[in-house]
Amino acid sequence: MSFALGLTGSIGMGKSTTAQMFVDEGCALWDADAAVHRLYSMGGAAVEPMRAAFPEAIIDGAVNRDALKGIIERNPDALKTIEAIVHPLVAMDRAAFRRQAAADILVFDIPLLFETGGDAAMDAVACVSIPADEQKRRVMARGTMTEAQFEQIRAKQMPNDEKCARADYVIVTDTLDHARAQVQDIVRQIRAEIADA
Ligand SMILES: CC(C)(COP(=O)(O)OP(=O)(O)OC[C@H]1O[C@@H](n2cnc3c(N)ncnc32)[C@H](O)[C@@H]1O)[C@@H](O)C(=O)NCCC(=O)NCCS
Ligand SMILES: Nc1ncnc2c1ncn2[C@@H]1O[C@H](COP(=O)(O)OP(=O)(O)OP(=O)(O)O)[C@@H](O)[C@H]1O
Repeated sequence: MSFALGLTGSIGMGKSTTAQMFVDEGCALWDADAAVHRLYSMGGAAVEPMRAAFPEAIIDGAVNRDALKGIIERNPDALKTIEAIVHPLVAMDRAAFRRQAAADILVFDIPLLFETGGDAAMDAVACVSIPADEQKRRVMARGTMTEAQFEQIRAKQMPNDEKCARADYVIVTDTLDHARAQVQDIVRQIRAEIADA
C-alpha cells in the first residue's frame, strides 16, 4: 500500500509549485484542478451534466471557464450547483489514480481537501502557507482573475490559519529553496515511517 499525502492550501499559496517538488523526489502526483480541466474538456464526463444545468457555459463542445466565471459572478449560488456536479466526478478520477499508481508516496494536490472532507482518506496532510498580502499579490500578478473573483473564491475557502492547524505538515512557500528543503524533509520522514511499518 502506498502512503497517501494530501497537499492543500488556499488559492495562490503555492500548491502546484510545491507539488512538482514532490514529483522531483519520486512521488506520484494527482492534481484536482487538472482533473477538473479533463472533465470540462471535449468528451469529458462533466460536459453533458453541465450542459443540462448551464447550457450557456458550453462552447465548442467543452465547458468554457470564462463563461462559468461570468455565471458565478452574476449568481454566486451557481457555484454550489457546479460543485455538486463536479466533485463526485473528481472523486471517481482520484479513486482510479489511487488504484493504478505505483510510487511509494502518492501526493494529492487538492485545493478544497478540508472543505470537502477529503482529508479523511489521506494518511497525512501538508498545507502550503504564506501571508495573506503576499497571496493576493501573487494571484493578482497572474492576471487571470479580477480582485472581486479572487475575494469570492477566498471567501469560500477555509481560513489559512485553520488549514495549517489541521495539517500534519506546514510548508512555508516564501522562497523556492526553503520550500524544497521542507519537501525533502517531509519525504524523508514519510519514507522512514514506511520503512518502520
Ligand atoms: C470557478 C472556475 C470556473 C474558475 O476557473 P479558473 O480557470 O479561472 O480558475 P481555477 O480553476 O484555476 O481556480 C483558481 C483557484 O480557485 C480555486 N477554486 C476553484 N473552484 C473553487 C471552489 N468551488 N471553491 C473554492 N475555491 C475554488 C481553485 O482550486 C484554485 O485555487 C473553476 O475553478 C471551476 O469550475 N470551479 C468549480 C469546480 C471546483 O470546485 N473545483 C475545485 C477543485 S475540485
Ligand atoms: N516557494 C515559493 N517561493 C516563491 N514563489 C513561489 C513559491 N511557490 C509558489 N510561488 C509563486 O506563487 C505563485 C502561485 O503559485 P502556484 O501556482 O504554485 O499556487 P497554487 O496554490 O497552485 O495556486 P491555485 O490555488 O490558484 O491553483 C506563482 O507565481 C509561483 O511562482
